[in-house]
Amino acid sequence: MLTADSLRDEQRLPRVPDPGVVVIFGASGDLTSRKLVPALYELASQRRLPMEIAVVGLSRTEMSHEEFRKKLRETLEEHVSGGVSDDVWDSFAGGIFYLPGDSKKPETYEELKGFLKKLDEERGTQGNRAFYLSTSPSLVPTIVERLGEAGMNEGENGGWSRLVIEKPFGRDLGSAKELNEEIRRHFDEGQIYRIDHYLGKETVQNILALRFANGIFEPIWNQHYVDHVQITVAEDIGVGTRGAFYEEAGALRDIVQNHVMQVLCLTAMEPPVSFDAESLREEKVKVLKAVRPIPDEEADDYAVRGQYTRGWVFGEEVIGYREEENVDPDSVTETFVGLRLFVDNWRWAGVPFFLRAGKRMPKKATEVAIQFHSSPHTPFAHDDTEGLEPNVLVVRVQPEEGLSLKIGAKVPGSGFEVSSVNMDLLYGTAFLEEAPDAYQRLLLDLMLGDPTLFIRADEAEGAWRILDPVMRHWARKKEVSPYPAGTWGPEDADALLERDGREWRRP
Ligand SMILES: NC(=O)C1=CN([C@@H]2O[C@H](COP(=O)(O)OP(=O)(O)OC[C@H]3O[C@@H](n4cnc5c(N)ncnc54)[C@H](OP(=O)(O)O)[C@@H]3O)[C@@H](O)[C@H]2O)C=CC1
Ligand SMILES: O=C1O[C@H](COP(=O)(O)O)[C@@H](O)[C@H](O)[C@H]1O
Repeated sequence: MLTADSLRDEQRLPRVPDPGVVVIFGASGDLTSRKLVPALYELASQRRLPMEIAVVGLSRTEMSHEEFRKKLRETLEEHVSGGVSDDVWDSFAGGIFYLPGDSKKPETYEELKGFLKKLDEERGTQGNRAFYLSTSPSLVPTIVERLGEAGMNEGENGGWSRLVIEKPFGRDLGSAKELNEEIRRHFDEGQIYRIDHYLGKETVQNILALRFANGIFEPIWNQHYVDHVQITVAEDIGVGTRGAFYEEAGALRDIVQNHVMQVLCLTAMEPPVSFDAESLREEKVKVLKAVRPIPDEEADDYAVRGQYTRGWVFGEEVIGYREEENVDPDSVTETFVGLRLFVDNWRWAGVPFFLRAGKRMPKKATEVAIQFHSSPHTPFAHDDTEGLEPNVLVVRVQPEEGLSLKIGAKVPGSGFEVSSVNMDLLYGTAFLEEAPDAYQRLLLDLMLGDPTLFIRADEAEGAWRILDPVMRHWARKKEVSPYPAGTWGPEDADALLERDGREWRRP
């Protein structure tokens, strides 16, 4: 008989998914070798995958199964944390296959279908298929349509069929809606997994744990106690070899529409009734709906667009964005975005949310900082409180993952000088287990059929709805504010906060 305790024990057991095949469209590409295959390898090495699992890569480049395995093996070492074990690799690689083919052509799907049936017989993959679309966004509608036409929108012999769509999901609200409609012609919403790897990060999930596993934060998580919120996604790297992609995307589409908006949702949402996919996603959508619309003509009061110029990062001189490979020398594409948003609901009325994301900043730092109101009265002498700042709770998403609370404390000595100090918690030392990479978590959830940490159609559309007026305004204005690489963004970004009497934190 199952008792409450045995049920709990059962839930604590590692979750192992059904047998099945992961088909990767875009198998010769960067994401496959840098993220997807290393994550699957790590899962295999932790025995999180069943024996009857197969990975089928598909792209146009001619390669045999063996050449594909060799290519993946050559770069694997760089992308897994604890080194590669030959035994684990040999066993994992035995389930990796490659099919050369053009994903625009119907015959590719006939061949794929036949190959997957053969795998069901030979490797026991039981008709379950996950199609991971790691290709350029422009190919997504065609691949989805071809999968539907070939009947692969259903698993074989009662198995399941799931579809993973990478970001960016559309280019604006209109195209995201169209894309959702096109996909839904062939797949039900329950089969669609729109991926945002930030949701797979342990520390992003920890925003939820912090808020809803502790009784002390929720009562002060509102306009009565919070002065403002700052969300920062800063990277020290430039666009590197991704100039062509970045020229099309820019920081708003590449990072803000997805990662930054998701972090905003988790920070601002109401407590969900449970952690099932629909309850969680429902609350996130409510936040997006509550964000005050930005009028096109007032967009400069809410949004700043910056682009890095030549400068210095970690003591090294680096080129400006316009000098990068495959970038127009007159480009006005943004590599920095600053936003000032308001979540117009009972909890957050009047609290500004300042969001920024940028490349070539002085360091890599992703964090959420909740700044509280100053204490209403300090009964100390004015001179004794010069080092006192408001309380700030910082969730450090990366690096040095953890929490930090800035509090006022007495400076040791015979007087009563008070100053601000930080109380720090480092997850790395608090828990001995290493956090899994985001893609590991998300690929496992995909195979388990758990969409909680994936984006629902209305979330993707809700995020675009907020940003569309800004994009329209920028498209008309055709200007971008420069900032030297290695600084925290253009001067207008400071002005965005100064007009509200606030200033950016230095992470
Ligand atoms: N790279 C990254 O860090 C991240 C990427 N993403 C997203 O992931 C997706 C993939 O990115 P990434 O790997 O960098 O892209 P790449 O340009 O490196 O890879 C694209 C892949 O698509 C294949 N391809 C192109 N046209 C066809 C076709 N007609 N038929 C079959 N295959 C085709 C290419 O192979 P071939 O030429 O051999 O056909 C290649 O394997 C994109 O949507 C991107 O936005 C998201 C987050 C991070
Ligand atoms: O999706 C993307 O994210 C990375 C940053 O991811 P992180 O996990 O290193 O924070 C960014 O560099 C890239 O431009 C973007 O496409």
